[in-house]
Amino acid sequence: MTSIETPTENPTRPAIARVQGLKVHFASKKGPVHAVDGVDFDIADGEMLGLVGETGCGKSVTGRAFLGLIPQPPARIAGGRILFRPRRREDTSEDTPEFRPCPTCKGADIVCATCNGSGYDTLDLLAVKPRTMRAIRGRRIAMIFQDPGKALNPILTIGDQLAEVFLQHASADLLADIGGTGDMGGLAAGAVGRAARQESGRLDGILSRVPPVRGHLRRLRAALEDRIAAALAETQISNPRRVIRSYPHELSGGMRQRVMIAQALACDPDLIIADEPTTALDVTIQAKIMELIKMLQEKRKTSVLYISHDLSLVRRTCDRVVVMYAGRVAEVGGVREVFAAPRHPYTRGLLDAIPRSGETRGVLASIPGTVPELVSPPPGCRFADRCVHVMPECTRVNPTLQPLTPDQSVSCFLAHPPAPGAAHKEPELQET
Ligand SMILES: Nc1ncnc2c1ncn2[C@@H]1O[C@H](COP(=O)(O)OP(=O)(O)OP(=O)(O)O)[C@@H](O)[C@H]1O
Repeated sequence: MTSIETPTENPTRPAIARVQGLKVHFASKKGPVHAVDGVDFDIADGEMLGLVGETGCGKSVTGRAFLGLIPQPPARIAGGRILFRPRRREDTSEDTPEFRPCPTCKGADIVCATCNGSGYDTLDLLAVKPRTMRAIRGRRIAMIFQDPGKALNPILTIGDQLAEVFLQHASADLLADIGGTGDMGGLAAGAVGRAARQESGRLDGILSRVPPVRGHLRRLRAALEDRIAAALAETQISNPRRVIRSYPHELSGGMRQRVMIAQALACDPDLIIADEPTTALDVTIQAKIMELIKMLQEKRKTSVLYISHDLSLVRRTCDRVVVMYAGRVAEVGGVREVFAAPRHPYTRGLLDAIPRSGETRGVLASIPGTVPELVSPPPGCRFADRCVHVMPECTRVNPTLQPLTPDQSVSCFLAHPPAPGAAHKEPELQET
């Protein structure tokens, strides 16, 4: 992935994921809704990338596309790729054979320029088989949802829910914890992972399907509880052993979100998609949860795609930011650069809308006008009818994302005047 130069990449770090020309359309009575319409950006290895924009501009749909969580129908992936390269791991027993080795170094070279030493070939998350996606979800890419109340299963204890993740994706580590080798090691680990994926239920049910581990149930249960308690303790939950036996409704919103974070981090994923992870929480808790995510992200060097309305939190926590408008990328760049000198009028409008002195919150306020109808989006720049700098060509020609500096790219003719005589260059939209 490093060999492809794009205007959206982090100039200082290799990409772990690359969204290329992503288009997601939703069927509606009026016609296809072009919710995401040619989105490009990179997520660098170990960075926290903010994804911001007004409501309905396609942030969540973009984030969910990474994990195949878009309902098809009504949605249709109308184009594009999401390239992802898993990181190198010592223990690959739970990976699928479809994680192919790097074509250049065959997985052997930790300084290989093709794979950046990851040892793996690149996968297109939009094209992988369901089995591969199951191996990726939770283990390689995890998601933290907006509302932990909805994302956690109300009839399972917190311990059972976290157990499922460890059993599905880290059974080899668990068996190693109790000294498992031979059949108790690799073979059983695979069987436990498979049983956990099929049963998606309680520990006893899962383990009773795996003969080699039946006799070790008590030790395995203890090892599992130790791992779960450690994962909860890492999110600064007090009294993790008590929380293990609790049901979601017995916990506060902030504690439930900490549980979700523990669940997301359980298998040390390469990438976390955090979709408005603090929106459902009290303002006082929001900053603490973001500080926790940031602290854990830095400690583990995990990449995070942080989807948010809250520009203040993005400024405080992210390395770079992608600004989306009406299904497209308006601007991408280092947080410092974009916040100090926004180059797209939409980004400027968002930043101007942040409350100033004396107010600490930065939730998006209003820009005059509304986001255009995405059933039949206007040709040219989608922000044109709200833009105070609009020029005739803006309503005819779609400005593509172009680099301004190594740290900042923008899709606006103010920054990149169109070539003289540029024709109507709306990129082809495939009908749904
Ligand atoms: N299940 C669905 N069925 C039909 N249309 C949908 C569906 N989910 C999303 N959309 C469409 O996709 C557009 C983008 O939605 P998305 O949730 O990605 O926006 P967003 O930027 O994340 O907004 P918010 O910040 O409010 O979460 C919406 O305006 C909506 O038209």
